[in-house]
Amino acid sequence: MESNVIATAHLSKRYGKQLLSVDDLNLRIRKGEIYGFLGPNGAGKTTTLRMLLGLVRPTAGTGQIMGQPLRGIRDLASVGAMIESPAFYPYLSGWRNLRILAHYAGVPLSRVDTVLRQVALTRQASDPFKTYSLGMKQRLGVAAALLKDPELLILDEPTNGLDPQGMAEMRELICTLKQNERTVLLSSHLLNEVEQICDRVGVISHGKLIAEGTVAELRGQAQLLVRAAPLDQARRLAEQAYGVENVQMMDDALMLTISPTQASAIAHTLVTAGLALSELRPVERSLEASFMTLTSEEQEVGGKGETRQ
Ligand SMILES: Nc1ncnc2c1ncn2[C@@H]1O[C@H](COP(=O)(O)OP(=O)(O)OP(=O)(O)O)[C@@H](O)[C@H]1O
Repeated sequence: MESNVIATAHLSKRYGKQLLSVDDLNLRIRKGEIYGFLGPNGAGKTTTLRMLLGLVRPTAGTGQIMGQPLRGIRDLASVGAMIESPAFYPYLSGWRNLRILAHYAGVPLSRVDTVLRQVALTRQASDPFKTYSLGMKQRLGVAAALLKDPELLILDEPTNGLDPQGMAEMRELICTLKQNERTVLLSSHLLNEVEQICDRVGVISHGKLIAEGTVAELRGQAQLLVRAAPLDQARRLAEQAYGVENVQMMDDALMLTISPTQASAIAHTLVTAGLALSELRPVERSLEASFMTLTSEEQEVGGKGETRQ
């Protein structure tokens, strides 16, 4: 519990008479990790981040951020955040904009040059903000969030609207920010993004946390593809060895939900039985496939009027 920089218990938010936008959320973000908060549009990510920062009042539930209760946040000096698109003075330079923010935050003005360097904007520091590309604007937003040299950085969809190169630059930047035990909480609706940079991922759908774990855990067990002839006989043998529920027919191959370490055992079984084995390889599910399964299961359950814990 002590190593959690964020922990929530039954955190919920209802706007007016709408359905719950955030529903019974139990989040644990550990010190020093990059945590990806992943969900489709409207899932409740921004609302959650706003509650964590004390910008929105929870309807129910409790939590703490950097040791402070969400309902009584007094000082978040060790937290930097970029929620939605950051606002800057368009006619002032990036440097001047950050100087103003540093002044109001009571941060030494020398931090401005440091954070501009961190986000690779030193060269464009004196250009007016309005001339910046979207990627540069987002990076300036991250620079602003870094001014206090925070232990915890919260970034809401930092790659939103960026082109592929801008996205790659932002991902690279986020990876460099995880230094000195800094924790990064990042929301995203892009699977390949969290897959590439996050240590752990929480998947939110319709306000509920429907899965949480490392990318590998969320992908689920790897599978083994087996191509052998005659296929029917291979299927029977595989079912006998691993159970019907772990054997699936895929066109002209079998997909076995077993550990790839069992490859030699199944090869031995098939070859000993006189079958012609032409292919045997592990298949990793992409996080995207797992995510689609998770969010569609959630929708189905929601449609039946049941509740999930
Ligand atoms: N201020 C508000 N008043 C009323 N409803 C709101 C408000 N803010 C968010 N909502 C609703 O709460 C739900 C969750 O929205 P939220 O912005 O938290 O989701 P999100 O996962 O961040 O989505 P996106 O990626 O589109 O920003 C949505 O149905 C949204 O319409």
